[in-house]
Amino acid sequence: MRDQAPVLLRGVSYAYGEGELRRPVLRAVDLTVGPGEIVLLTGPSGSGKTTLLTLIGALRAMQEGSAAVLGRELMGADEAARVALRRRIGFIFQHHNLLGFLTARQNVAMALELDPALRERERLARAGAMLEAVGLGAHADRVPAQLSGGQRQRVAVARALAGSPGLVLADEPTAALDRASGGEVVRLLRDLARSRGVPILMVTHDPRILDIADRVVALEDGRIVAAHAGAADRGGPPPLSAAAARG
Ligand SMILES: Nc1ncnc2c1ncn2[C@@H]1O[C@H](COP(=O)(O)OP(=O)(O)OP(=O)(O)O)[C@@H](O)[C@H]1O
Repeated sequence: MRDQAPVLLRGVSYAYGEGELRRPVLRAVDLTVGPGEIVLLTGPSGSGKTTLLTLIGALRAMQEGSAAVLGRELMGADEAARVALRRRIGFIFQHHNLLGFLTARQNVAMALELDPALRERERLARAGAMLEAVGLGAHADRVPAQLSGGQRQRVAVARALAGSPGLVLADEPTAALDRASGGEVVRLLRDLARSRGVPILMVTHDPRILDIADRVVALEDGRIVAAHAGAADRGGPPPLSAAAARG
């Protein structure tokens, strides 16, 4: 079972800078995300959450430890291997990162451009179906400026899932949204991912969304200090005292 985990990190350390300026930000992190599991990563500002997410997403090179993501070892992987892995991951960022001159449908269809078997018409049709799934079928031909913040983030969810990724990585997807639309976006993401069996690792500061998780992992000063079952498992809010960290 562990061998099949979409994310399996052991002893991952990372530092920015060199020589006297070297500053460790991750220290011997162990983390597992199981098949279909939804894991939230929390912790104070500067604790290393985004750095960890970008390592797992193959957006930066590993320095120490081992990270198997979707069955690929990232330690020592070259840029070509990292690019290939990134194509199998759906990313959602704090700011939607949609292209302003493309419609919602075209933005989502871009995620399918890497599939050579799909013709343009089919890509646009699939993108339209994905936008229906996030409740934006009627807005598919609008450009991002004609959508609300929550709607743009729903387009980002559709784009992240359109390419049938093996893993979704989300970095503070609700940070720019008000309470109602933030909750709506993450619940939609959770439901779509669950129905497809896609695991999610999400960085969040937002205590209002902890209840969507199977597990909540807390990072402090580059170390995992606590992990506990999320409310999705237990039907209640997370406990006040955290249980021992589970890798
Ligand atoms: N490219 C970089 N070069 C040098 N230092 C960096 C770089 N990126 C991040 N850092 C530093 O590394 C530490 C961890 O940053 P990181 O963004 O991973 O933390 P975080 O937990 O995601 O914080 P936040 O919640 O504020 O986004 C911070 O002290 C940050 O200033």
